[in-house]
Amino acid sequence: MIADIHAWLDGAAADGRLRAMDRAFARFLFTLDPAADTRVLAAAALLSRELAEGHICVDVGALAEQEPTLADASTWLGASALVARPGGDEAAPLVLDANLLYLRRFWRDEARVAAAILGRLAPLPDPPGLRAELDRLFPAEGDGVDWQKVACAIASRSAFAVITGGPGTGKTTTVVRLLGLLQTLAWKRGEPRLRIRLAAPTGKAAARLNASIAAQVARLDVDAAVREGIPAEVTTLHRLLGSRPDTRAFQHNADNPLHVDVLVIDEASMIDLEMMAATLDALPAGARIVLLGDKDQLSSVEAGAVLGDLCARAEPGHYDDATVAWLRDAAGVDVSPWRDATTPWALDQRVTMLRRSRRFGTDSGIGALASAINEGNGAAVARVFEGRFDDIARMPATPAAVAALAIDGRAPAPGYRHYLEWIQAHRPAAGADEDTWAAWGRGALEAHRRFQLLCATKRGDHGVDSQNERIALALLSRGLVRAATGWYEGRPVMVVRNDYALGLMNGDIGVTLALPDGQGGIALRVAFLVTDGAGGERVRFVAPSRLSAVDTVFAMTVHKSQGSEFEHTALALPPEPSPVLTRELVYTGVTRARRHFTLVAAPDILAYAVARKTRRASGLLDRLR
Ligand SMILES: Nc1ncnc2c1ncn2[C@@H]1O[C@H](COP(=O)(O)OP(=O)(O)OP(=O)(O)O)[C@@H](O)[C@H]1O
Repeated sequence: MIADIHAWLDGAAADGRLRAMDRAFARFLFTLDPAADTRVLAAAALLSRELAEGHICVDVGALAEQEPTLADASTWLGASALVARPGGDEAAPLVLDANLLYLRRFWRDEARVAAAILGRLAPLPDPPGLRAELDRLFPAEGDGVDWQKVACAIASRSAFAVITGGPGTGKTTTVVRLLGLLQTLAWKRGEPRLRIRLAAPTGKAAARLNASIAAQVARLDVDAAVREGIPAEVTTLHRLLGSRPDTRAFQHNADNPLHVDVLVIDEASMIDLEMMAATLDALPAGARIVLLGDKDQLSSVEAGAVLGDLCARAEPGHYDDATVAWLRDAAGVDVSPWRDATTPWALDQRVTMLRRSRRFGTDSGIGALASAINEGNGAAVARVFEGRFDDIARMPATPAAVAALAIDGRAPAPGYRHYLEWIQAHRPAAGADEDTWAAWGRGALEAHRRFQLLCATKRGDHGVDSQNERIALALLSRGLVRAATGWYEGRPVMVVRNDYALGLMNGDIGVTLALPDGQGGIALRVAFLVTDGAGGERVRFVAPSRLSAVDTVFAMTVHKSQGSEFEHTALALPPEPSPVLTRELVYTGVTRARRHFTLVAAPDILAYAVARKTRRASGLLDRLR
């Protein structure tokens, strides 16, 4: 027993085991039930703390590791009026499901997600003509399994599918062909055109998919009528569901479902549990959903690791005999090496992992590095840097070295000097027309995208804020910018809050440019690329005074970089071990690089991070078993 819960909470808050919020939550439960077992209140506070780390629940068996008096938790939690079993008192704020303790909201979200997925796993009848269409869309190329074809076949077969793969493994290519396939089969059956929607969790990710989808659809080998049925426009999930100010609820929900037959969501690793529950709720009963993403990337900022959970068994495949036989017939592909004769799950039959990167071949250090990181092998990671690759490099993490890299890059990989000099060199003449200024803005945005410095954290001496300050001052001292604070030409910014009035989304990046103000003078404007509604993008100039929530992004956190790629990416890690340094963080940082990657970190810190694979507690996988 804990004799005085208030003293215990104060002590745990004082020594950093709890946040003020966790203590407040336990106190709130105490007001609901002043006679509550003090251990239940302590467990609730610890649960609240775990949720802040992204976990969905806590394993009650582990509570005693944090506080010895919390042993045998199932017994006293089960006896508390504050805790219900599934199906029990719906007013109880906590739920104990098997050995997992949840906040009711998370328990409900997890149960909704699991039920919606389970309800969509049954195989659909084979459409006539499937094999011929698959063979046409995926012409044979070399030996080995064509995983893109497998993914497409599997996704055509059920109302729920997951396609995971690292950078450049063809997730976009596959899904465009899948949509072509589904639309073609519907058309051949004389059915109405499928209503397809494409979405991504952030504006940045949506914009990137937008650009790549449009190009892929144009190249797709299908009938023109079919091609017209594949949308090029990608929206954010918030927009799709209809977010409303001041409420977590969306316009579209189970009572007002989306008008959609097929929903494709890219960058699904960024979707938290609550968003996934809302999305699945809003999906009409007969509609299909396809999730695309890289299972090894960082999980969502909010609680949950839905894609990671769904793909926990993707690597070995776990295909059952029926799937192996069906894929042989329906797609002409043999996946028997990935067969599981003993414990295949229904979910496994709907998950495909794309295994061949078309972007990073065997001569790519970025590809080799990403693989070694995923294997969690610190020695192999170190060897990759010592090897023969010239697309990757490592350098010591001194502040001066970071600033020098950020400005000058390392030949031939560019730094910010390239972008700032591009702006000066290509500035249109004073009387140039609007299109010319817009083209300059677009060029500046493209030049800016050639390099990005990533950091593990926002705060601290090695975090984004400090690096931004240092880089701006270093640029000023070299005469590449005219100021290092406030607004100045060359300042790159990231929108940190959706602004529907301006059409700018959290994560959008703009660059500050000096434009004619129309009265003979000069005014600073921030150039953004915004979607033009027809699958393309156009430049929009926004006055700095209208941008209420932006950060400078000479440096950005790895979290914020998800969904973006840069020609040269540098990742700067702090010199001391820290809980944020994880395998997923390093992998996500490395895979933001398209052509060059530079690591700014001590070897032991890299090994430390790579050894730390995160696992967010959740009961989702058990529910899908
Ligand atoms: N089956 C294929 N045949 C030929 N080229 C392909 C094939 N699949 C993918 N590619 C090419 O490989 C590159 C990467 O493909 P794609 O963009 O589809 O991958 P992705 O997994 O979506 O990448 P990202 O990591 O950017 O999300 C593209 O240039 C694409 O055209």
